[in-house]
Amino acid sequence: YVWPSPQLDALEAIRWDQADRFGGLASFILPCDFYTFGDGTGRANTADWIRTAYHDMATHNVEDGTGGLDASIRFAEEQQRGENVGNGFQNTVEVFVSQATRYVSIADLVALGLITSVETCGGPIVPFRGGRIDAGEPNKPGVPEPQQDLDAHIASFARQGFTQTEMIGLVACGHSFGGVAHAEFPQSVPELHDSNNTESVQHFDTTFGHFDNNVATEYMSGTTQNPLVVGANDTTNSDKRIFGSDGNVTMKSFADSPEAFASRCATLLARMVDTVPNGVQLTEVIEPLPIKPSRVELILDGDALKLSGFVRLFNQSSDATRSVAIQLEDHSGKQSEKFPMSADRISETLGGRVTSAWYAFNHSDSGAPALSIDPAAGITKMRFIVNGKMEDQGGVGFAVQDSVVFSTSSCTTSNNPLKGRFDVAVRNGVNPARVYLEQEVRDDVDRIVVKEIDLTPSTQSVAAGSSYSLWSIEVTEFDSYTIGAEIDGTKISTWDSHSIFELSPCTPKRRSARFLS
Ligand code: HEM
Repeated sequence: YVWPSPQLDALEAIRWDQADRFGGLASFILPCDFYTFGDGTGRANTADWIRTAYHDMATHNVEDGTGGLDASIRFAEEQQRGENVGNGFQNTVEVFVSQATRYVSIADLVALGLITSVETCGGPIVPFRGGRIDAGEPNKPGVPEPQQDLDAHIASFARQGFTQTEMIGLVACGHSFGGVAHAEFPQSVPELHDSNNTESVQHFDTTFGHFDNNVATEYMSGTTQNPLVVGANDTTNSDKRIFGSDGNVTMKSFADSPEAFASRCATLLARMVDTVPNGVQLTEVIEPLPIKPSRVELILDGDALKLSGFVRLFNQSSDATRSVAIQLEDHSGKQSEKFPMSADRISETLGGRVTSAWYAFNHSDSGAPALSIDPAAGITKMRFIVNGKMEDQGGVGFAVQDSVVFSTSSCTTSNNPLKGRFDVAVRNGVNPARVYLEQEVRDDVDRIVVKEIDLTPSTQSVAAGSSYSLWSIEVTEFDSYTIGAEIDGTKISTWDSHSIFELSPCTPKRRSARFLS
């Protein structure tokens, strides 16, 4: 895709920047046997995340298109069902609800949780599409349980959209992680009295926090301790019945080739997380952008526009000899000089198999001053020059909108209670139908909704060379706001968000200059 595209940019970032200083889902699961709830050992967040994705999806019905991966597993009613025993779902859901944004749904995070776990902990790359929609209510029951017989499991997977061979694959791929807990399944797993496994989780294979084909090799060699294969109670030995249901043909192929197992799992797990209710339109597979601007902020600061941000060079390592520069184009089509950018950081993804090199164009987080732009000339696009090579999305450039930007003339009007005035600078000649603050709020079932708070148009033209006019609004809530506008029927939105806490007191002089002159 062509940058910018707010939703795809956000999905691309959370999908490909798995471990970065500004966040990243891998920080919740590293090291791969890391477990958040309590201080017990033997469990891992990765296993909870993978199981959660399956249990969320397993309500799908291919016939009527209901159910599927839609984060309905977050509802207490689903978690209380016998088919969803254990606190692993709540352990998982708490993280994903906190990470959701207007662009990345809780359900997309459920899918990404599985993908990030598999990719961070030794597994293959699993293609990811975004755009899942969070359910407003629980789905019908439908997750298979270990005491059901083989016919019931075949029928259950068929209802979810998978054949018997695919069922064997999915169960083996999932059960490469984690195990069965004594607390939830005392009839299958005894108390283990193991100081390295205080949660008494009998693992499906000897590498419970790592993706590999040991679940198959140990099964084929007869050394497996998988409690759903060799459990004392044969009624709950569902993996034994499922794995053996085709005379071990599929499991043998997995045991014979780690590569075949990994590639089969990549395909099946992608299909699993793409199993969504009818009507949900997923995006294309999100591939990494080789050159990607990030956290791009443009604000009006007195009589200059200030531009700052980062650019990420995907799949590049640290290189002191690399030169990276930025060039700006203004409204008249004129190119600026090439400003050198400073190396910022190296981030990791895919469990460290891929690194990315980040460069700053004077972001506030990088400590250097922002690039100054004459407001009259404005800015339309950026280009990057890496070791002398022009990077501009095949000539398109990286578009930057300067129509509606935050103005640093925003200030606090009262200390107690804290109140502020947000000034939004609107480029003269743009004539937006509306300008508003955007506030991300949650509805009563935790879905993010964007509340739009309209600003009143300015009657005064202020700021540098009268290129911009200020629209203002009083803010009293302690929240962060991005700025949105409707221009020629299209909605735009700034990346940068602002809160009352970053403002300084309004001075009488500035106020009189703005409103009385
Ligand atoms: C017939 C199908 C399946 C049955 C009967 C089944 C059964 C179970 C049972 C009984 C547990 C133990 C849960 C606990 O101790 O709380 C478990 C754990 C797990 N299952 Fe499955 N499962 C099935 C399919 C799958 C699939 C398709 C996946 C993913 C692709 C999956 C992923 C997992 C994971 C990762 C765990 C470990 C959870 C942890 O250690 O916290 N399962 N499964």
